[in-house]
Amino acid sequence: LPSPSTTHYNHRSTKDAKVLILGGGVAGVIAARTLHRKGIDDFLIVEARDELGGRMQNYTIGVPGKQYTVEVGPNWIQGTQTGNGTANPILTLARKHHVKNQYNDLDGSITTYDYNGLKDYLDILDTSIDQFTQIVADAGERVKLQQVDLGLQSAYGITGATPKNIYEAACQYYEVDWVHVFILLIIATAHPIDAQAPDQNSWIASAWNNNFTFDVDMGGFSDENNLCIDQRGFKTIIQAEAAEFLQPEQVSLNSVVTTIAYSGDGVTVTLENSTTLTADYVLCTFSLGVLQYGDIAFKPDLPSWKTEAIQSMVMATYTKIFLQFEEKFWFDTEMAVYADKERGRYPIWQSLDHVKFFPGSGLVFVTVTGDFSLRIEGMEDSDVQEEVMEVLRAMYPNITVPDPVAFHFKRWNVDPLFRGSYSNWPPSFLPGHSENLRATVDKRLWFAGEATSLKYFGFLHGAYFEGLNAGEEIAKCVEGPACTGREHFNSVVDASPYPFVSITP
Ligand SMILES: Cc1cc2nc3c(=O)[nH]c(=O)nc-3n(C[C@H](O)[C@H](O)[C@H](O)COP(=O)(O)OP(=O)(O)OC[C@H]3O[C@@H](n4cnc5c(N)ncnc54)[C@H](O)[C@@H]3O)c2cc1C
Repeated sequence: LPSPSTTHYNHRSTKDAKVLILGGGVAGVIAARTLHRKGIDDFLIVEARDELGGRMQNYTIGVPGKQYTVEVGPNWIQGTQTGNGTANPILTLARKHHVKNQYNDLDGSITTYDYNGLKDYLDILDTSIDQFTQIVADAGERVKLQQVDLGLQSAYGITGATPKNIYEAACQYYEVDWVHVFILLIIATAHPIDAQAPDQNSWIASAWNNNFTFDVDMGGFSDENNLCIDQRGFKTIIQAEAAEFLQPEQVSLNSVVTTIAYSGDGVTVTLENSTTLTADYVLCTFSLGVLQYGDIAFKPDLPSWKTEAIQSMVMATYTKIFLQFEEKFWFDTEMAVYADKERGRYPIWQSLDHVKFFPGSGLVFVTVTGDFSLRIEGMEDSDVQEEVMEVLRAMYPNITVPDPVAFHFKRWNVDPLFRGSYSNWPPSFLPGHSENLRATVDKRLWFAGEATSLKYFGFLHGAYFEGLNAGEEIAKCVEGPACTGREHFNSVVDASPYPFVSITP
């Protein structure tokens, strides 16, 4: 990989580069590769971290002699390939760079627990899966009839599927908050990204986001999810790809962007160390959370249609908490669901000490999402560990559960380079907002990343396709007259006034 540099720029024109690509995650690297393939090499990737990959981050956990690389960010290739059909491009990269991944059985290998120990409610889980399938189908009907979008919570209510007890609630969580979050069950579980409570998820967008990835009949890849277990880290797919085309002078690592100034003539980007970089075009691939938080100053301020689009989508948080024990004492299935009296309290468990993953590792992890993630991000590690252990001991009342020998979780929401894990489409976010999120400003300022993807928001492959498309469109601009930029709506309109209210302009 190119070595970190803040000084090597390409001085082939009066500007520092033709294109500045801000952010070296999947979208940024794939945009750069696209420009390169179009014969445009006068670009510079500007990245705050000391490596490429963005949210693809791993951590080495474990006692000496028993250490493992685990993924604190994305872990699954979601939707793989069916026969010779279209492959998920993330799977294609993994194959190309020999990045090890393994089918993860998310619906057929589950043990269920409550706060008194083992408790079989797999039948409820099956029903919950069927309910979700129905909810996805109903979403399609609503679209045909041009009915308004609603929250998933309403969808459950309308279809008579509102959870009535902690088991139904835990199963709904598995379906909606977690499974959809990145690990969908093989059936049409919806949204991969639902770390928020179901009322914050768009019914319709959840359905199409699911189908375009998992339903082959709808153009999806497959209904399977593969877990990356490569000890070089999942990020290898993007770093190895970058190493094939990226020259040292085309990347500037350890470079934190603070200001993006744009006009009809070009762009100027200022870094934390006051370095300024000029270019004809800039592609911003920072996460939705970074844009929402206001970490970057835009000069002039972004137009109101862009700000509304940015602020109308949700940046969700998803947290994986890893534990290592001297030896495995837990379930032999791949997954476990824990039903607590409190919804979302350490509910989804995955065993890595499994013959398919890292046998003998003593590793297990538990996932929390949404508000629960934010809550634990504000706590000391030791306090979180204590709570997790309380749950594990409730799951195993008849054995003496020892303390873990290693413990780790990453705080995504407080990280100023991410400010959350991935975007989530709420019912009030409309397709017009999505268009506006990816629209150009003054034909100079471009946006890409998982959040700008209409079909695959939240996913690695969403970031991939958005980087690809932005690279192609920007290439047209660099090459000349075919440059159109991306259109926007001045306002996104979907409201009808109540008939009995007179609105005086
Ligand atoms: C915990 C977690 C689990 C996930 N699980 C999955 C999964 O299993 N499967 C899946 O498909 N997807 C998953 N995702 C989503 C996936 O990680 C994202 O969709 C994808 O990585 C986004 O890529 P991107 O290029 O759009 O953005 P990013 O990866 O965020 O890239 C943006 C880059 O901009 C840089 N940056 C930010 N601010 C600045 C600044 N001021 N100056 C300079 N650089 C800056 C960042 O460092 C980053 O490198 C998960 C995400 C998380 C966090």
